[in-house]
Amino acid sequence: MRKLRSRLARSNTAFGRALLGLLSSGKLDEEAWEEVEETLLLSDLGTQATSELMASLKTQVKVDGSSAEDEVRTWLREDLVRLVDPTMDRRIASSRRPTDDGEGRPAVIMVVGVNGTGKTTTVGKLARVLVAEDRDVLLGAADTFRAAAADQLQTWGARVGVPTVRSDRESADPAAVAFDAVKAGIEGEVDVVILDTAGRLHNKTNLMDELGKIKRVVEKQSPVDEVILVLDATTGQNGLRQAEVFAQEVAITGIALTKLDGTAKGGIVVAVQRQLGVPVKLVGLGEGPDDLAPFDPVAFVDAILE
Ligand SMILES: Nc1nc2c(ncn2[C@@H]2O[C@H](COP(=O)(O)OP(=O)(O)OP(=O)(O)O)[C@@H](O)[C@H]2O)c(=O)[nH]1
Repeated sequence: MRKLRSRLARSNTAFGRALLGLLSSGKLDEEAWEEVEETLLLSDLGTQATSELMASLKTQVKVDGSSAEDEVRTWLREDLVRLVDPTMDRRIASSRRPTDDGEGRPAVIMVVGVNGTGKTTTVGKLARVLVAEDRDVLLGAADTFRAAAADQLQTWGARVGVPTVRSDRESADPAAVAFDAVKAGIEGEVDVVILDTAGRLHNKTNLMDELGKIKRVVEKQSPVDEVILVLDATTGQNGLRQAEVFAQEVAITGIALTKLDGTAKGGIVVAVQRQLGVPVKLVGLGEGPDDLAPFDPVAFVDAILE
């Protein structure tokens, strides 16, 4: 998690430092509390979590009466860790699943999200993480809307050393490509199949219908174990609205929050987890192939308060 710390240091520590500075300034009058609240809201923590945190901090100040920076850091750390919720299960289904016939089958991960959020990049980086853990991975290019998308995925596959199932026909049926990819994964006895999907179609209804269809068609052969929603951390409320639309159509099991290296709005982790009731499982910390990390809530909070 050293990477998480050093990458977040650029942006989110500014938020942590501002909070620590305000809370340990020794004069917590009404104006100072307003500033604390504003800082929390600006981090995209959301109104509900902000009110909870404010109430808890005010109680601490009343009870403790102290505002030495070290003490403030201790309470703030406790409160933030509780909000980010280390009790959520953040494991990703990525090893073979048992079947009734004893043969077993690959885990199937569907990756969804609006175009430009970093979906294809996240699929590539996730494949790399899993290959490093000795998993046999296969990619499926079910984004057939944009011609270059399959090429981009295949390039990632080649870089990571895993096969990509794709169609050479433009506008091929994405559900058919997903079906073929899972079939190849079953036949090849791989550990995990990761399906990249389109983020843009002629309209939102088409896109959502398509995701539902891909899932239904894949499930004729194998359950889909994970649906990971990729969200761009820099998009704030807009990102949260996108998350809601996706969650209405497919049951999201985890969130990959990308571009956390480019924002001081780390509070969105809390807001999106609360909104969808599922954990952030992965964070994107840059454009490089190694810049995807499993999300560790305690390391995340420690990085903010460093
Ligand atoms: N800084 C930063 N950039 C990222 C991160 N993840 C992805 N990107 C960049 O975001 C841009 C979009 O990424 P893509 O993977 O093409 O996005 P997509 O969602 O698949 O988009 P479409 O293929 O158009 O649907 C690329 O330039 C990526 O390098 C991240 O964690 N941090």
